[in-house]
Amino acid sequence: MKIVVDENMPLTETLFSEFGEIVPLPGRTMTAEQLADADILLVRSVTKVNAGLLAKAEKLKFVGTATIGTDHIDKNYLAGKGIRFASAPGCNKISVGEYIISALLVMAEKYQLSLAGLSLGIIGAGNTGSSVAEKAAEFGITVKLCDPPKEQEGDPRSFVSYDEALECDLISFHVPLSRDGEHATYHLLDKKRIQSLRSEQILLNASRGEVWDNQAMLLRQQSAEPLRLVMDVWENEPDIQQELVPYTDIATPHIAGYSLEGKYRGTYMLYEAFCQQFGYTVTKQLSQLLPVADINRLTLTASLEEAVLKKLIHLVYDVRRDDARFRHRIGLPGQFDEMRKRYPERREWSSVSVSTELNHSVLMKLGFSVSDN
Ligand SMILES: NC(=O)c1ccc[n+]([C@@H]2O[C@H](COP(=O)([O-])OP(=O)(O)OC[C@H]3O[C@@H](n4cnc5c(N)ncnc54)[C@H](O)[C@@H]3O)[C@@H](O)[C@H]2O)c1
Ligand SMILES: O=C(O)[C@H](O)[C@H](O)COP(=O)(O)O
Repeated sequence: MKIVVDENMPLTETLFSEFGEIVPLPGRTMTAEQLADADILLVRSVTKVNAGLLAKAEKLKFVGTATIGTDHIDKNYLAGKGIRFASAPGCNKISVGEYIISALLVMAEKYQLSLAGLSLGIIGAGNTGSSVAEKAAEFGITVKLCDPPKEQEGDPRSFVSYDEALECDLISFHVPLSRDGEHATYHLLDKKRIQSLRSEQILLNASRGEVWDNQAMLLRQQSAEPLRLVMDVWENEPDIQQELVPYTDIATPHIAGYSLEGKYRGTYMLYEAFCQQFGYTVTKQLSQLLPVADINRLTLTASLEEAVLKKLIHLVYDVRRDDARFRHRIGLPGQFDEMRKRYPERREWSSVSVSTELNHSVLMKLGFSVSDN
């Protein structure tokens, strides 16, 4: 079998070589010719999988995307052609949660706020939104969830309207990109809403760039009352509106989900789905594939107030490192994709075992590994 994979996807050789020959290709520039004799196609979010790309792929039987978002895949086309499909729901939700918490801690320091007592509106309470919500609650933040589809489905959690969520001190977007239907999210944050927000509100987007109207956002940022912004995703990646970058507090190149664990889980979930759909036995375990982290053990003696948690969290992952790299390089051609391709190894909080005699339930709820002194 010929297995075409995005060259930036880890573990493909380890997990898929037993099924055939692995052919790594740059995801953004894959062509119909390159897929002509492919049996399996494994992509990331940068490959638009549609009738055009698959025009010559007569043998193709499985497409997998190692991502949560699926807006780059024409699933109806795949179904019509009898090509099986799998994505990786939830694979990087922990990574996105950790990115947002790191960003909130940085913003709190910058604007001299205590997170405890602030309100956080979460727009989209699925995998990533719930991951943020659970972590934020441990900081004493009052979380308000907005998710009309889940509310209509009878999800037992309590929800607020979009307008009420937009009243919160902090507002974080975690919706899929959709252009049609009752709950379409394209420009969900539109010009009118952007103009009506208060300048002290903090907005974060780690979902899809097109969920915010970036042009309208630029106009607001150039006004006398700009908003406080954290942006991981942008309209029209990789050719983003660079003028917006200086008007953000934190800016990164779509890497919120880029923990090593998140990326490994993405490929692993495709391996499991492929085995299940084609009758193979799953013989490899993800836990055995993850390397030990550079810093994997430390001792905590101070009580767990916000400042101490911040030190601990930023020892593992500090979003300012990604922000600095982004600001330094974004003006150079091709750097958006290059920064993603050469992203340094980033580990999740669970990679560190914290030894402490203190009450460690907060640490455990945040996802650290904890051991008694
Ligand atoms: N920046 C990154 O690195 C990164 C990483 C992972 C996911 N993502 C993006 O984030 C999106 C969300 O991921 P997820 O795992 O939480 O997906 P999910 O499907 O688990 O959750 C999305 C939630 O949004 C809700 N929703 C849909 N339309 C809505 C609307 N109009 N208003 C409010 N809620 C609405 C859905 O009901 C669902 O509960 C993905 O689709 C992907 O595009 C980005
Ligand atoms: O949808 C997702 O899972 C994320 O946006 C993902 O992290 C995107 O990364 P990419 O596939 O572009 O490498």
